[in-house]
Amino acid sequence: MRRAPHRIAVMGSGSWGTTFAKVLADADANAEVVLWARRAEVAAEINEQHTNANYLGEIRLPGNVSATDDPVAALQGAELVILAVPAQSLRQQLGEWGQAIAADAVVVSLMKGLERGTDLRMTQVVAQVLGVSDDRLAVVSGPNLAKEIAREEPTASVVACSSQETADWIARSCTPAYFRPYTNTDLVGVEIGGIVKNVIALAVGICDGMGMGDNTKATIITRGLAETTRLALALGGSADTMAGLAGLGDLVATCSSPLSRNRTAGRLIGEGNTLDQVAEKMTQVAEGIKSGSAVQDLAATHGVEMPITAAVVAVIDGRVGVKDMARLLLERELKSEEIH
Ligand SMILES: NC(=O)C1=CN([C@@H]2O[C@H](COP(=O)(O)OP(=O)(O)OC[C@H]3O[C@@H](n4cnc5c(N)ncnc54)[C@H](O)[C@@H]3O)[C@@H](O)[C@H]2O)C=CC1
Ligand SMILES: O=C(CO)COP(=O)(O)O
Repeated sequence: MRRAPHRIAVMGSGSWGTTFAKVLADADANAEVVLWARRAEVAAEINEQHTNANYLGEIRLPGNVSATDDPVAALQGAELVILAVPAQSLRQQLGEWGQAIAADAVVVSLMKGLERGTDLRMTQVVAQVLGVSDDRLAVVSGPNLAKEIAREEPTASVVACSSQETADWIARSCTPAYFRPYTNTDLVGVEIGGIVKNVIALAVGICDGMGMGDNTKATIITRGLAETTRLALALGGSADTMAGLAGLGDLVATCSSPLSRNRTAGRLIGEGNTLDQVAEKMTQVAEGIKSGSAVQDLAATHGVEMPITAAVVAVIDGRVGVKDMARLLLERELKSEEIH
């Protein structure tokens, strides 16, 4: 059995990158977990106070987590590289870091976004820019609201890689007492589940902001899962994955939690804020806002119908007001409930 990684780089010190560094460090006290922070003051705070207060409040990070604002230093000797920056910035970041990532490192994406302009998933961007082979490329995704995990509230997740051996190796490295990763070889399904749930959470948030009740939101969640599953199947993913933690699990967590940035952004839109006002009020990334149109493009390329996604994108683009969103969805021709 392959030994546990000694040195792990986590690229991105926002809420999820920092929390996942804690997960890795709590899982193995011998692992050296190095966080890369964009801002020197964040790295200094992590090293000196063992906190990242802007993102995680008073949560204390374990002693085997350190930080640097130098990406080359963070990546030095890392056998496992975890990527946790906003999706639309990944390509540029990889361009800057690429040479420093070891040729045999395993690369894991924590990101839940689709690249605008190319409609590529994050693992596809990594493969394209770095030439990482499929057996060294993975995703961690599931119902994983960072703040709850940082508080060590129990949750499960999915480690997806086309290589079962690599998925097992990663899963063993991120198993502290409060976090249980399952493995899955359906990388596409797991990644798509994480991407599309953000767009559906925007729709649920819009309903919330407009004061709608639980029937409406349950309808959006259920039919949201149906359209997510249609897209995943068209891309070669499996229906089982969509019924699991990275599909239904994450969708339910994100659509029901006030901690979700995507649901919050949707609520603000539903309350009548413009996109600029939403951007002003949000300090963290809500991936669905930018990924929505890429999801719609990808669906169109594959002939997949995604009416909720289309309605959310129409609202974001300013083509439809929130008050007309329901009509747009309800006036469609009646059809069978079947996914296909
Ligand atoms: N926060 C959560 O609960 C979870 C987040 N995710 C995903 O993880 C990814 C990262 O999210 P968070 O850490 O929550 O975001 P965040 O907004 O908390 O932090 C983003 C981090 O990236 C840095 N950053 C911002 N713009 C950048 C740029 N242009 N280039 C490089 N770095 C930049 C920020 O300084 C910050 O350190 C997203 O794709 C998100 O969907 C996945 C699961 C859970
Ligand atoms: O992905 C998440 C939970 O699994 C976090 O969702 P938000 O990005 O909407 O906060």
